[in-house]
Amino acid sequence: MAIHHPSFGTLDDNRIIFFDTTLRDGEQSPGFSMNLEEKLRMAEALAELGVDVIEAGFAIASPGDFESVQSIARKFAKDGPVVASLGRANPADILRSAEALKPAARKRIHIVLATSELHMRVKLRMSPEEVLDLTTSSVALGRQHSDDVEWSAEDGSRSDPDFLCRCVEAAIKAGATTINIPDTVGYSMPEDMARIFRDLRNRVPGIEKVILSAHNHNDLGMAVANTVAAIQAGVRQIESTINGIGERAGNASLEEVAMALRTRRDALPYTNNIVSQKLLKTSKLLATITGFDVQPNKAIVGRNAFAHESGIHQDGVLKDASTYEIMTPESVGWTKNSLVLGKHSGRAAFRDKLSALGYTVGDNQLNDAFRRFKDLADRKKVVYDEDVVALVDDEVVRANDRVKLLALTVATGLGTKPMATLALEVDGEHRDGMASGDGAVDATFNAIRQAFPHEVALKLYAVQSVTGGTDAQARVTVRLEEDGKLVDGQGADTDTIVASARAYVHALNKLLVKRERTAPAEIQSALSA
Ligand SMILES: CC(=O)SCCNC(=O)CCNC(=O)[C@H](O)C(C)(C)COP(=O)(O)OP(=O)(O)OC[C@H]1O[C@@H](n2cnc3c(N)ncnc32)[C@H](O)[C@@H]1OP(=O)(O)O
Ligand SMILES: CC(C)C(=O)C(=O)O
Ligand SMILES: [Mg+2]
Repeated sequence: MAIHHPSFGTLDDNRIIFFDTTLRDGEQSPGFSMNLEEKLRMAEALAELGVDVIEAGFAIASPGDFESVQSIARKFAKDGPVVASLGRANPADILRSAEALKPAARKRIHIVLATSELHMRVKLRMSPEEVLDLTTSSVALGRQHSDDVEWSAEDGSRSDPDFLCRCVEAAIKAGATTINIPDTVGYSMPEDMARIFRDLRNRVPGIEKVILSAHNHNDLGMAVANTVAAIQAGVRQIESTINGIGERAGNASLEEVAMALRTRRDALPYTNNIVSQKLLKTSKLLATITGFDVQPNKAIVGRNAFAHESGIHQDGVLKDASTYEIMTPESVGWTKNSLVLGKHSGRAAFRDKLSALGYTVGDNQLNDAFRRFKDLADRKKVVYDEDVVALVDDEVVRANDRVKLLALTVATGLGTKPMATLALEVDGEHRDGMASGDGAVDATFNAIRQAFPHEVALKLYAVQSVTGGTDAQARVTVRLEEDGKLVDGQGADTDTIVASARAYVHALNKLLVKRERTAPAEIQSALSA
């Protein structure tokens, strides 16, 4: 049955509204605060992604929060998603939300009030009757400032079902247009979700006039499962965040819910406005803004979400990707699946990588290179494209190393500025470099740049001990970036600074090889002349 909503007009019964709370609940995660400019960039990305509602903040929380909500409301003054601001069930919070939201074309006042016995008694210090009255008066006040009002029963999933029904009924009578039942502490299981929403739908008069909403936290890792269960039980708005950020263990991850709906249309025959191809981009934007990457194995947007390392899987994917991929990487914004070469890789993947890198090798050559690759993979966690290039071109690359480290001396100590002096051979020519730095490694890298000027970004510097004990070799990895191309260099030595210099020079040589390889033909011939 279709439903009429003040912000969306007539909605089909199978339409799912995506309410994004990355900028409000997401920002409540420690360390995830965003400034105004960052919030505006995120809001723009969320609109492009196709979310229906952006919860822009908690207007009364601070002048900065007010300004963010107001600026996002201004951004969507003509069209765009509904802009929401959260507040407690008191006049000051509601009026502050209303004020901040004024410029938005479509605005939602979101009011939260706890309904569980524990929260009412301990936190609010209110009786159930007081909470019921406050529900009515706060929603009625909200409706004076917007015809789109969402009422949330904080800790709703742990509330007494009869009392929850009474509160929801009061909120609907007072004019709420969306009723949200949060699993505030991530305690529920999917069956609980289904029971809560079925119960409300069966028992509360007027429930058919409002949109039911689920807001699930991930304390037991069930936020997405609970959200899907809620949808199956009649919920038509889901509240989620990009990368699943949010209070404590976070909220249901938007990308996971969206792809569950898309991939399992057979079981979940619902529609929504999410442009799934923009999921990765939005996720990466958030990671860049907050400085927190998702873990590699994160569904949908993790680095490994479409990566296959083991030979049998790689062989299967090469024959037909659907053997090991339930959705295409392109459908969420990855450009291609990436076969990550490692010690479990087989010949099929290795040959495929070689051909992707532009090498055609005969069987004998393949076997030789494959043997060397396995040796390398035993020593390295991941074998990057550059490693494969170096491996196959081994002799050529070594003979053609354009930069060689000849000598290095570093003076450092307590109260002295570290100073590195080194000698390089660059294309057969002797060059000296001398520089200071914030530490011995920094001074060494500065000296390399002085002897051989170049502009690259240092993306990673990592030191590992090859074995235990004080005589252990240090194995240093240096990752450099130039024009979006990454290379890793490795160096090992019992002296960490020497290992660092070797790793940097190694990476530099790979970069030079890469530059030549990607240069147009006429430049390549000039370079090799
Ligand atoms: C589940 C959720 O995510 S809810 C949203 C959580 N987000 C935030 O709290 C972020 C923004 N919060 C803030 O900036 C501040 O907490 C403010 C500005 C809202 C309030 O600050 P303060 O006035 O200093 O109050 P404080 O945070 O110490 O305590 C909260 C007060 O609100 C009351 N309260 C809590 N929830 C509600 C509610 N839903 N409706 C009405 N009052 C509430 C508490 O009982 C407490 O009142 P008391 O001081 O009389 O005991
Ligand atoms: C404000 C509400 C919706 C909330 O974030 C929660 O209960 O988790
Ligand atoms: Mg929450």
